Amino acid sequence: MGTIETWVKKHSLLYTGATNHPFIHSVRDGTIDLSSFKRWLGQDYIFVRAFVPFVASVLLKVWKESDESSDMEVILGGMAALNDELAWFKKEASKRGVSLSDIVPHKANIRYCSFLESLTSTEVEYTVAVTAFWAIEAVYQDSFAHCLEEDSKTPAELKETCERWGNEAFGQYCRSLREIANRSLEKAPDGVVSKAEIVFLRVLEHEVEFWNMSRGET
Ligand SMILES: Cc1ncc(CN)c(N)n1
Repeated sequence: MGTIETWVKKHSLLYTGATNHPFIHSVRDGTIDLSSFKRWLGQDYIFVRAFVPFVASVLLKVWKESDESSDMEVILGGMAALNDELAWFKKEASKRGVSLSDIVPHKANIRYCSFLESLTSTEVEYTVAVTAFWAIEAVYQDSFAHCLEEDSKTPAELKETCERWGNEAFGQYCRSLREIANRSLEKAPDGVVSKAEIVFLRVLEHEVEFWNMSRGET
Protein backbone atom coordinates (compact mmCIF):
# COMPACT_ATOMS: atom_id res chain seq x y z
CA MET A 1 0.00 0.00 0.00
CA GLY A 2 1.34 3.44 -0.94
CA THR A 3 1.43 6.53 1.27
CA ILE A 4 -1.68 7.96 -0.42
CA GLU A 5 -3.75 4.83 0.32
CA THR A 6 -2.54 4.96 3.94
CA TRP A 7 -3.67 8.59 4.23
CA VAL A 8 -7.06 7.87 2.65
CA LYS A 9 -7.59 5.19 5.35
CA LYS A 10 -6.21 7.32 8.16
CA HIS A 11 -8.41 10.28 7.22
CA SER A 12 -11.35 8.23 5.98
CA LEU A 13 -13.95 10.40 7.74
CA LEU A 14 -12.83 13.55 5.91
CA TYR A 15 -12.20 11.68 2.66
CA THR A 16 -15.71 10.21 2.75
CA GLY A 17 -17.08 13.64 3.69
CA ALA A 18 -15.62 15.02 0.46
CA THR A 19 -16.53 12.10 -1.83
CA ASN A 20 -19.95 11.17 -0.39
CA HIS A 21 -21.26 14.65 0.22
CA PRO A 22 -25.03 15.38 0.43
CA PHE A 23 -24.69 17.32 -2.86
CA ILE A 24 -23.54 14.10 -4.55
CA HIS A 25 -26.24 12.08 -2.74
CA SER A 26 -28.83 14.48 -4.13
CA VAL A 27 -27.52 13.92 -7.68
CA ARG A 28 -27.38 10.17 -7.09
CA ASP A 29 -30.93 9.92 -5.73
CA GLY A 30 -32.37 12.43 -8.18
CA THR A 31 -33.52 14.94 -5.55
CA ILE A 32 -31.09 17.72 -6.53
CA ASP A 33 -32.76 21.00 -7.34
CA LEU A 34 -31.85 22.77 -10.54
CA SER A 35 -30.73 25.94 -8.75
CA SER A 36 -28.05 23.99 -6.82
CA PHE A 37 -26.84 22.36 -10.00
CA LYS A 38 -26.63 25.70 -11.79
CA ARG A 39 -24.81 27.27 -8.83
CA TRP A 40 -22.30 24.42 -8.87
CA LEU A 41 -21.88 24.76 -12.65
CA GLY A 42 -21.11 28.49 -12.60
CA GLN A 43 -18.80 28.29 -9.59
CA ASP A 44 -16.96 25.25 -10.91
CA TYR A 45 -16.28 27.03 -14.20
CA ILE A 46 -14.50 29.76 -12.20
CA PHE A 47 -12.64 27.10 -10.21
CA VAL A 48 -11.46 25.28 -13.35
CA ARG A 49 -10.14 28.56 -14.78
CA ALA A 50 -7.98 28.88 -11.65
CA PHE A 51 -7.08 25.19 -11.79
CA VAL A 52 -5.40 25.61 -15.22
CA PRO A 53 -2.54 27.85 -13.98
CA PHE A 54 -2.14 25.53 -10.98
CA VAL A 55 -1.66 22.56 -13.33
CA ALA A 56 0.74 24.69 -15.41
CA SER A 57 2.79 25.21 -12.23
CA VAL A 58 2.84 21.45 -11.65
CA LEU A 59 4.12 21.01 -15.22
CA LEU A 60 6.95 23.42 -14.53
CA LYS A 61 7.81 21.51 -11.35
CA VAL A 62 7.70 18.13 -13.11
CA TRP A 63 10.19 19.43 -15.64
CA LYS A 64 12.51 20.81 -12.96
CA GLU A 65 12.14 18.27 -10.18
CA SER A 66 10.89 14.90 -11.42
CA ASP A 67 13.33 12.24 -12.51
CA GLU A 68 10.57 10.16 -14.14
CA SER A 69 9.95 11.28 -17.73
CA SER A 70 6.50 9.67 -18.02
CA ASP A 71 5.17 11.97 -15.24
CA MET A 72 5.18 14.89 -17.66
CA GLU A 73 2.97 13.10 -20.19
CA VAL A 74 0.33 12.26 -17.56
CA ILE A 75 0.21 15.84 -16.28
CA LEU A 76 0.24 17.28 -19.80
CA GLY A 77 -2.70 14.96 -20.64
CA GLY A 78 -4.55 16.36 -17.62
CA MET A 79 -3.87 19.87 -18.82
CA ALA A 80 -5.20 19.07 -22.31
CA ALA A 81 -8.35 17.57 -20.78
CA LEU A 82 -8.97 20.89 -19.01
CA ASN A 83 -9.26 22.57 -22.39
CA ASP A 84 -12.18 20.25 -23.20
CA GLU A 85 -13.55 20.74 -19.71
CA LEU A 86 -13.75 24.53 -20.12
CA ALA A 87 -15.49 24.10 -23.50
CA TRP A 88 -17.93 21.67 -21.86
CA PHE A 89 -18.75 24.19 -19.09
CA LYS A 90 -19.52 26.83 -21.72
CA LYS A 91 -21.77 24.47 -23.68
CA GLU A 92 -23.54 23.20 -20.56
CA ALA A 93 -24.04 26.73 -19.21
CA SER A 94 -25.56 28.01 -22.42
CA LYS A 95 -27.85 24.94 -22.57
CA ARG A 96 -29.09 25.72 -19.04
CA GLY A 97 -29.33 29.47 -19.44
CA VAL A 98 -26.43 30.23 -17.06
CA SER A 99 -24.45 33.32 -18.04
CA LEU A 100 -20.85 32.53 -17.10
CA SER A 101 -19.68 36.13 -17.53
CA ASP A 102 -22.08 37.22 -14.77
CA ILE A 103 -20.97 34.68 -12.15
CA VAL A 104 -19.65 36.26 -8.97
CA PRO A 105 -17.20 33.93 -7.24
CA HIS A 106 -18.50 32.76 -3.90
CA LYS A 107 -16.33 33.17 -0.78
CA ALA A 108 -15.66 29.44 -0.48
CA ASN A 109 -14.58 29.38 -4.12
CA ILE A 110 -12.32 32.44 -3.67
CA ARG A 111 -10.69 30.71 -0.68
CA TYR A 112 -10.15 27.50 -2.68
CA CYS A 113 -8.73 29.40 -5.69
CA SER A 114 -6.36 31.38 -3.38
CA PHE A 115 -5.20 28.10 -1.89
CA LEU A 116 -4.50 26.80 -5.41
CA GLU A 117 -2.58 29.96 -6.19
CA SER A 118 -0.47 29.54 -3.04
CA LEU A 119 0.51 26.09 -4.32
CA THR A 120 1.90 27.58 -7.55
CA SER A 121 4.79 29.13 -5.59
CA THR A 122 8.28 27.89 -6.51
CA GLU A 123 8.73 27.23 -2.76
CA VAL A 124 6.14 24.44 -2.92
CA GLU A 125 7.84 21.16 -3.75
CA TYR A 126 6.74 19.01 -6.72
CA THR A 127 5.79 16.18 -4.30
CA VAL A 128 3.40 18.48 -2.41
CA ALA A 129 1.89 19.97 -5.59
CA VAL A 130 1.36 16.63 -7.31
CA THR A 131 -0.28 15.21 -4.17
CA ALA A 132 -2.72 18.15 -4.21
CA PHE A 133 -3.32 17.61 -7.93
CA TRP A 134 -4.15 13.94 -7.38
CA ALA A 135 -6.50 14.76 -4.46
CA ILE A 136 -8.42 17.43 -6.40
CA GLU A 137 -9.03 15.10 -9.35
CA ALA A 138 -9.70 12.03 -7.18
CA VAL A 139 -12.48 13.73 -5.19
CA TYR A 140 -14.41 14.43 -8.40
CA GLN A 141 -13.76 10.97 -9.82
CA ASP A 142 -14.90 9.16 -6.65
CA SER A 143 -17.87 11.50 -6.13
CA PHE A 144 -19.28 11.34 -9.65
CA ALA A 145 -18.56 7.62 -10.02
CA HIS A 146 -21.08 7.08 -7.16
CA CYS A 147 -23.72 8.74 -9.33
CA LEU A 148 -23.17 6.17 -12.08
CA GLU A 149 -23.50 3.07 -9.87
CA GLU A 150 -26.14 0.58 -10.94
CA ASP A 151 -28.67 1.40 -8.22
CA SER A 152 -28.29 5.18 -8.65
CA LYS A 153 -31.28 7.29 -9.71
CA THR A 154 -29.25 10.05 -11.33
CA PRO A 155 -31.56 12.06 -13.61
CA ALA A 156 -30.88 11.44 -17.33
CA GLU A 157 -30.03 15.13 -17.89
CA LEU A 158 -27.20 14.93 -15.31
CA LYS A 159 -25.66 11.68 -16.55
CA GLU A 160 -23.31 13.47 -18.96
CA THR A 161 -21.96 15.62 -16.12
CA CYS A 162 -21.35 12.54 -13.96
CA GLU A 163 -19.70 10.68 -16.83
CA ARG A 164 -17.26 13.54 -17.39
CA TRP A 165 -15.51 12.73 -14.09
CA GLY A 166 -16.96 9.35 -13.16
CA ASN A 167 -15.89 7.50 -16.32
CA GLU A 168 -13.31 4.70 -16.31
CA ALA A 169 -10.70 6.63 -18.34
CA PHE A 170 -10.78 9.45 -15.79
CA GLY A 171 -10.47 6.78 -13.08
CA GLN A 172 -7.36 5.41 -14.79
CA TYR A 173 -5.90 8.91 -15.08
CA CYS A 174 -6.46 9.42 -11.32
CA ARG A 175 -4.73 6.12 -10.59
CA SER A 176 -1.76 7.27 -12.70
CA LEU A 177 -1.63 10.52 -10.72
CA ARG A 178 -1.79 8.53 -7.48
CA GLU A 179 1.15 6.37 -8.59
CA ILE A 180 3.15 9.47 -9.50
CA ALA A 181 2.38 11.04 -6.11
CA ASN A 182 3.19 7.81 -4.25
CA ARG A 183 6.53 7.41 -6.01
CA SER A 184 7.45 11.01 -5.33
CA LEU A 185 6.42 10.70 -1.66
CA GLU A 186 8.56 7.59 -1.23
CA LYS A 187 11.68 9.52 -2.18
CA ALA A 188 10.81 12.74 -0.35
CA PRO A 189 12.28 13.82 3.01
CA ASP A 190 9.98 13.51 6.07
CA GLY A 191 9.32 17.25 6.23
CA VAL A 192 8.00 17.29 2.66
CA VAL A 193 5.85 14.20 3.30
CA SER A 194 4.27 15.96 6.31
CA LYS A 195 3.59 19.05 4.20
CA ALA A 196 1.97 16.90 1.50
CA GLU A 197 -0.31 15.26 4.09
CA ILE A 198 -1.44 18.66 5.36
CA VAL A 199 -2.10 19.86 1.81
CA PHE A 200 -4.10 16.68 1.13
CA LEU A 201 -6.30 17.45 4.16
CA ARG A 202 -6.73 21.12 3.09
CA VAL A 203 -7.90 19.95 -0.37
CA LEU A 204 -10.52 17.71 1.24
CA GLU A 205 -11.74 20.55 3.46
CA HIS A 206 -11.99 22.91 0.49
CA GLU A 207 -13.89 20.29 -1.50
CA VAL A 208 -16.41 19.85 1.34
CA GLU A 209 -16.83 23.65 1.50
CA PHE A 210 -17.29 23.73 -2.28
CA TRP A 211 -20.12 21.17 -2.14
CA ASN A 212 -21.70 23.01 0.81
CA MET A 213 -21.60 26.23 -1.19
CA SER A 214 -23.15 24.48 -4.19
CA ARG A 215 -26.06 23.41 -1.99
CA GLY A 216 -26.48 27.03 -0.95
CA GLU A 217 -25.49 26.28 2.64
CA THR A 218 -22.79 28.92 3.01
C1 LIG B 1 -14.04 21.98 -7.00
C2 LIG B 1 -13.48 21.04 -8.01
N1 LIG B 1 -12.67 20.04 -7.63
C3 LIG B 1 -12.15 19.20 -8.60
C4 LIG B 1 -12.45 19.32 -9.91
C5 LIG B 1 -11.92 18.36 -10.92
N2 LIG B 1 -11.03 18.94 -11.84
C6 LIG B 1 -13.29 20.37 -10.25
N3 LIG B 1 -13.66 20.60 -11.55
N4 LIG B 1 -13.83 21.24 -9.30
